[in-house]
Amino acid sequence: MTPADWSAPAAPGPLDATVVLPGSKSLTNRYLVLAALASGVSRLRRPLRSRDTELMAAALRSLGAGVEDATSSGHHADAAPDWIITPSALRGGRPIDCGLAGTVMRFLPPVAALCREPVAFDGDAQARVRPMAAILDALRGLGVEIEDEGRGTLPFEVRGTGTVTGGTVVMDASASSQYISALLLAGPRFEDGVTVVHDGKPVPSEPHITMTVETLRDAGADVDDSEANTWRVEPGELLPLDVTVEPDLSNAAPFLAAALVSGGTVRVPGWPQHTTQAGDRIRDVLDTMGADVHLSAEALAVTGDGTVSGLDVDLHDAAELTPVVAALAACADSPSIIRGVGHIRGHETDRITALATELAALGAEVTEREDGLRIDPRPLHGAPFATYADHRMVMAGALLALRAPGTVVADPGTVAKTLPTFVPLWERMLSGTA
Ligand SMILES: O=C(O)C1=C[C@@H](OP(=O)(O)O)[C@@H](O)[C@H](O)C1
Ligand SMILES: C=C(OP(=O)(O)O)C(=O)O
Repeated sequence: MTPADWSAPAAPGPLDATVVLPGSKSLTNRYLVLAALASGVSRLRRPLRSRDTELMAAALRSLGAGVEDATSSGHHADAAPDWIITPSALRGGRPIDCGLAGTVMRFLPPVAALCREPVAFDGDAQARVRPMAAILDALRGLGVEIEDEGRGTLPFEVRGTGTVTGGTVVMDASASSQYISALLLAGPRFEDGVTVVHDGKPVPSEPHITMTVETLRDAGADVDDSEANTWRVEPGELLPLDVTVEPDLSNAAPFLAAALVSGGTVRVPGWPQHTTQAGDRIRDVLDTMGADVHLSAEALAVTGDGTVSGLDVDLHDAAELTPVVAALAACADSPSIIRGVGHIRGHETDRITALATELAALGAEVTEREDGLRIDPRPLHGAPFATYADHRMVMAGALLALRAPGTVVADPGTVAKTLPTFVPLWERMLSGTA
């Protein structure tokens, strides 16, 4: 155990906790991009402050936008400051650090293409193996010069000329919905707008594309998504935004799941009644796994009795929930199959192999499938739990530790990618002080 490791707590008995979650990563980073491309000053209320969103803000600043802190609109003591975004002429010439953020490495190359100076992109070691070729080729198809020395991954340089003609591009987005979102977000600023046609196996994480379309419409863009696998964004002005960011529902998942494993009730206030967040799917998953799930105007409340039922589930549309659902499945009293998530081998790490390895280390019987996992629960025991620089592996490890006392989660700080306060929120929930 190194000082950075975390002896995650075992279940203390039935929970009774209310956990206030910070804003959605996916919404925050979309709003930031749209605000930087808009025609006036925007305000983001209760944005997520985490590594991925701070990297997005820093990147937009280096492209010329102002992104500044303002008084918080949140009621909670540790609510994040608001962000004020002041667009200005896009300029390049300064490098962009993507960290391990898919949203930064995919959403910003089309924006960099609008700059007159070249923009160099790089990121963490694990970011350099995340798939990028389809988005780079799509931009090339729209006339943008990109130098990647044939890698099809980070690092690369976008050599913009100040304008992008745009038009129609056919791409295979089966490796990530973010390729499509990326082209659509910058599309209003292309001279002819953009039409994106997907040709390939089904696009994963589709709610994220719907989220892109809805946030574009919030900013006044004209988007046609009426035909399957085709999206059209007309050229035009993007209006400034004044928006409150919903809590991050995927980050809420491990806390709600804890109610099922430990028994008791966990509430997440401010759960939206209607949302485009893929994480909303956790309600249905928890219900199938035996929870009592109740959505009111105030909060989502999940109640469990300490038993978990296995399930057979296709998470193609909500792939980022896989680590938490797999951890829950290892705590169940019957087998589970998770299907439709082959592309998460290209997420922060190869999540299918990482989960198979680490769940097995705690005692579960796990079979890796090409598109997911089969999990046969066995009595769990504590062991070191490696996290592979993956925030959601930290969350999965914490959940498993409830049933496997003595589990030591490596590198819990990596959770700062989307939820820097995860460990104190988790410990407060378990100690009965949340
Ligand atoms: O656009 C977004 O904000 C995201 C899209 C999804 O990516 P994939 O389509 O690569 O799964 C999701 O898993 C990721 O966490 C966030
Ligand atoms: C896949 C994820 O992130 P990214 O935005 O880096 O793709 C995730 O958060 O689970």
